[in-house]
Amino acid sequence: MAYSSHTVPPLKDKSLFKENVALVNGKWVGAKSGKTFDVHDPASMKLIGTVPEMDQADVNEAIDHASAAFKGFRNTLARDRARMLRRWHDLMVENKEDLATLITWENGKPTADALGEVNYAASFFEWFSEEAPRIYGDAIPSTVAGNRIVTIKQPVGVCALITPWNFPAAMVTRKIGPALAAGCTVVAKAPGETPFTSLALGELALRAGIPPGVVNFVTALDNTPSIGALLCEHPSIKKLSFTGSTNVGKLLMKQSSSTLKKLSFELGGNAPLIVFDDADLDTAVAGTITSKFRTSGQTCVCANRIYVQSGIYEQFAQKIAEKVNGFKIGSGYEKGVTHGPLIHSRAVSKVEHHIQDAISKGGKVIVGGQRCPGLGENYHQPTVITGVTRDMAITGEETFGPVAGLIKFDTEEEVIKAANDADVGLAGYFFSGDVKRVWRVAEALEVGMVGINTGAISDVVAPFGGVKWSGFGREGSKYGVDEYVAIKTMTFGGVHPVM
Ligand SMILES: NC(=O)c1ccc[n+]([C@@H]2O[C@H](COP(=O)([O-])OP(=O)(O)OC[C@H]3O[C@@H](n4cnc5c(N)ncnc54)[C@H](O)[C@@H]3O)[C@@H](O)[C@H]2O)c1
Ligand SMILES: O=CCCC(=O)O
Repeated sequence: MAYSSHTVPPLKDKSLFKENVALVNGKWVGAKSGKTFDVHDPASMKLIGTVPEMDQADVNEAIDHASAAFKGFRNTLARDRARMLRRWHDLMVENKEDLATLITWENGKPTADALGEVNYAASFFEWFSEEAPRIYGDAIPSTVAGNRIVTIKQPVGVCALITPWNFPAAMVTRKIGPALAAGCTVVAKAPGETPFTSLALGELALRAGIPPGVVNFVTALDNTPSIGALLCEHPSIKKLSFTGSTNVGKLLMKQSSSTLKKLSFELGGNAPLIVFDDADLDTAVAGTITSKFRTSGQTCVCANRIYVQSGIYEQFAQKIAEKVNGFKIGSGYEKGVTHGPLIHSRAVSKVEHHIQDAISKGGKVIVGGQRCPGLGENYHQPTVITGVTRDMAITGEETFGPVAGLIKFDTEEEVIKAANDADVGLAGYFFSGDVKRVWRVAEALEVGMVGINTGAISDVVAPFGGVKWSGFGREGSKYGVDEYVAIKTMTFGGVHPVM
């Protein structure tokens, strides 16, 4: 494996870097307390900058402004909201290099991945700008003589959005796009680890002409739990959309019960990936690498339990090891680097724990297995382990890091049972050349999304979401707007036909 050093390229447009401010009612403001928190570059651990440590008083004000803005915004023409989203999309594309620089700086992912994320993130504004004018109701034949029934879809109101650091741009645009398309206003809590990308998006929102109060970005690190509680319990917040861990999702659901608000949860995964003997081996290897090692294993849809049928197990392990050996680890800004640092030292510790636990139970590391002290404390080698079994932590928990544990299996029945033996069900993948098996397995897996002969399933047009403890609701796609509207039924009585 090769290693590299770290230099942050300058932004072309320096005004996209917003320090010590958050966006409330179209204005850049600090925390009333004057408190701030520091954000560090996970690659170098150097300070990137400081951001307001907002508290409940600050967020209450943002909610009030979003509520006031909703009164007007809900009545805007869908076509006008579409144009705003389109302009915001175009500005993201025009500024994609700077946005990618910010993403790499605060998240650590390589520039090519960061650029891919900007395009993916912008695609949600493009898609929902196209959906906005097509939020139709129904005309429903009544069972009662003289009655006529129609439905309309109305915006739910002010929405709270809480998103994680692993996709600093795409997780929040996937929520703001449909919210604005529907006519809602939002208070978005930026992730504490990666707030600068959100703030840059806020700057572009102003340039796109999004009216004051419609999109508010608030920031906090230590105050996150109390702000989360406020967003859940505030009666003016009519909807909470959260992406993050299952544990925090459960807490937010409990806290939201007092206001019975509409909820969408995109929570943790522990994706099974199955390689059958009848698969095309090179396709399966490429798909496994894509799914397992994207963003150094830090995506909710990353393969976590890799089941390989016994007839091809050794060959598959060898091919995966060869690919992983070809990775280049280092600063996301360096040309040729394929994998950057993890987000923080806690993430590295979890990876280490999973590797040590696997070794102690008989697993064999065939590539990697170590930290990279020469690079910095947040780096860990991409790792492949064979001889992985069901009793290991790497099988039972989401690693959220660059470790591929290979589990041997014999029969389809056995592997389906093992794959479904999880509380969560976000993504699943399998590789097979048998068309009957493809249908059987796709239908049997208890997940919200299945990749068949591919490790890449994310696409703005495809519904994204899980089942079981991976949450509920769907983002992106033609269903994404449903999460931000309420259906109103209007029944007209005494309408008699002309005789
Ligand atoms: N399903 C998806 O689409 C999806 C996408 C990305 C990440 N995830 C999941 O997120 C997890 C990794 O991210 P993480 O460890 O940062 O998750 P996390 O749940 O700790 O944090 C996610 C976000 O929630 C905020 N948060 C934390 N505690 C909170 C509280 N008490 N009240 C309000 N907000 C709070 C954090 O500031 C962060 O912005 C993984 O389990 C992963 O699978 C899921
Ligand atoms: O990490 C979760 C989201 C990843 C994606 O949208 O592909």
